[in-house]
Amino acid sequence: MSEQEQLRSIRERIDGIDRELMRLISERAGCAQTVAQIKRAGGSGDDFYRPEREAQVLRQVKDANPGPLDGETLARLFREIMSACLALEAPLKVAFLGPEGTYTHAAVLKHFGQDVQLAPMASLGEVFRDVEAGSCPYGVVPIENSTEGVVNHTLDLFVQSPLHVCGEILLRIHHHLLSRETTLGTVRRVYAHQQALAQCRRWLDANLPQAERVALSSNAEAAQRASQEAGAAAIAGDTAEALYDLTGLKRNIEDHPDNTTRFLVIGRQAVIPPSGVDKTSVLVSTSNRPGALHRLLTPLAHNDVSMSRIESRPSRCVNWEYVYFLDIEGHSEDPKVKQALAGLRQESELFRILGAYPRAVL
Ligand SMILES: C=C(O[C@@H]1C=C(C(=O)O)C=C[C@H]1O)C(=O)O
Repeated sequence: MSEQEQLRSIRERIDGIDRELMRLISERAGCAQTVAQIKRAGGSGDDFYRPEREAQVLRQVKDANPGPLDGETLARLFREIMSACLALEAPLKVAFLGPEGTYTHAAVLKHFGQDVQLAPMASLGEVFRDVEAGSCPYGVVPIENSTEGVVNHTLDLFVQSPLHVCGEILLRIHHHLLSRETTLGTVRRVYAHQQALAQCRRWLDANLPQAERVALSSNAEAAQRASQEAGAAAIAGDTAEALYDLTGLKRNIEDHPDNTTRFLVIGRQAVIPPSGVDKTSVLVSTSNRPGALHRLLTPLAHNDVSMSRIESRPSRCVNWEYVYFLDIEGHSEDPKVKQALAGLRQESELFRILGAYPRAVL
C-alpha cells in the first residue's frame, strides 16, 4: 500500500471512531438530562453540581486509562465532557478574583471546565459576599502558594464568613515576561502582582536588575498596562498572554520550577458527601495557656488521623490569641476522623468545620 492509501485507510477508521464517540457523548449528555429531571423532582433546587461525583468520575478515568494518552490528559478531556453535560442540566456560575486573565481564572477553568459561567470580582471580599448573597452558588479563592506561603486575606475572610469549603484546586503556576518590546534590553519597568514579583525575584535580579518593579492588584491588570505602555513588561500567565495579545519575551521565569498555587472552592453547602479520597478543613481556637496547642492536636494523633497543614492567624478579638486552620486527611464522616474531631471540639474554644471535600484530582 502507498503512503497515501495507508493514510486514507487509517483516517477512515478515525472517522468511524469519531462518529461512535459522538454517539456515545450524546448518549451521555442525554443521561445527564435525565439526572437533572430526577434531581428536580427530588427538590434539589437549581444546584446540580456534585463535586464528589465529578471527583469519582475523574479518578475512575485516571485509574482505568489504557494509554497511550497519559491519565492526566484523558481526565482533562472528560473534565470538559462533564462540564458540557452539567451546563445542559443547569448553567453553573462561579465567582472568582478577577479580572479575566488571572491565575484564579485559570484555576476556575481547570476545575469546572470551559462551560462554566464566569463572574469575575474586584476583590477577595467581593467573592465571599457574592457567594454569601447567593448571586453565585460557588466561588474560587487562592489560599496558598508553594513558594510564597499562605494568602492571609483569604484565611481572615473565612473567620468572618459562614461559607464552607467545597473543593480544592492545584494549579502549576508558570510566569512569563510579557511585553510589546522585543528584547529584554528595552524593558524599563515590570508590572505584576506582588506574589508574582516575589516568585520571580531571583530571575529579575539576574536578568532585569535595572528595571523598576511595580506591584499591581492582579497579573491581568499588569498585562493590560504592559499592552499599552512602551518599555513596560508584565509577569503573567498563559491566560493573560492570549487575552492581551502580548508576546512572551521569556517563558517560565518562576524561581521554583514546581511553583504551585492551591485554590479553594467556596459555597454554602456545609458538607460534601464522601468521594472516597477527601480532606476536612477546620477552624479552631484555644486559650493562650501552656500546652494548649499540644492538647488541641492530641485527639488527631490518638485516632491516627494525619494533619496536612496548620496555619495560625491573630484572632482579631484579643491580642496574642490565635485561630488555627487545620487541614486533615479524610472526610469528617469517616469514623476515625469523626472521633478525632469530637476530641478536638472538646479541647477548643471556637470550633468550626469549614468543609469536607474531595482532594484535587487534576
Ligand atoms: C450527571 C450528574 O450531574 C453533574 C454532571 C456530572 C457528569 O457529567 O458526570 C457529574 C456530577 C454533576 O456535577 C450527576 O450528578 O451524576
